[in-house]
Amino acid sequence: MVKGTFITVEGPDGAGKTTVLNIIAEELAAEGYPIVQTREPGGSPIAEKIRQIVLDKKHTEMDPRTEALLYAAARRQHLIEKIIPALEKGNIVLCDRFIDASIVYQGFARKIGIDEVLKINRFAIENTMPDLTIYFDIEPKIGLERIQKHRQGEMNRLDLETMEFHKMVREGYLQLLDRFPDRIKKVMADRPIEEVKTEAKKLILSLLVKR
Ligand SMILES: Nc1ncnc2c1ncn2[C@@H]1O[C@H](COP(=O)(O)OP(=O)(O)O)[C@@H](O)[C@H]1O
Ligand SMILES: Cc1cn([C@H]2C[C@H](O)[C@@H](COP(=O)(O)OP(=O)(O)O)O2)c(=O)[nH]c1=O
Repeated sequence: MVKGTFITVEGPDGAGKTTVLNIIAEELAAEGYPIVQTREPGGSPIAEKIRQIVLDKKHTEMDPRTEALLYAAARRQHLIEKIIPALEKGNIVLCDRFIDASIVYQGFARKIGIDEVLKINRFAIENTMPDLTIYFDIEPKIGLERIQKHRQGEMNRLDLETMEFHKMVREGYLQLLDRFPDRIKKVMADRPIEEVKTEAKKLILSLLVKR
């Protein structure tokens, strides 16, 4: 029996997911909650290697289905090595992106088809779904401007996508929100970090008191 709580954050690039998740993880840990923070693609040694392949900007010839399979493979390995063991120990797992990112980026924006991508992901995750998903909503233009303004590292392959692609990503997430209103909760991410954090943390705490 899985005793822990599985929470994911999703949204367009530059929405502030990583920034806010870092603060929430630190605060909750200081308040005594057993927190395991992780991210996709990656989060375990094998999955991090797959991340390097899939996000390498030299890999412009990568086929969309190859890309979808690689994300699903990384997800499977991360789940088995890190997420499930942490949940079995009763931890609260906070994960930056999960299955919804594949449905939206590969299924919708890359146009493979939502149901096709769901199928390979069901194979990958069997039935471990998040208890709560916090969707950080932002116009892609603002998210991308944030990334450009603060950029220190290299561009990755997805940073090279067109604005049209990033608009499809947001549209895909909004459709998922309609489809899974019980699991996915929206936070308006175009606000100061402190406000976004407070609202996201409230959603997490209200789930934790119910369990
Ligand atoms: N609410 C916010 N307002 C302004 N800048 C932000 C906000 N949240 C994050 N940022 C900045 O935007 C950039 C992208 O944030 P990040 O957390 O990496 O986004 P994501 O993980 O969603 O791609 C970072 O440089 C971060 O400091
Ligand atoms: C997990 C996942 C990520 N991605 C993309 C979304 C991001 O652009 C990229 C991850 O890069 P990353 O630098 O981690 O971006 P972010 O901080 O915005 O999460 O991979 C997919 O296309 N499919 C997936 O299943």
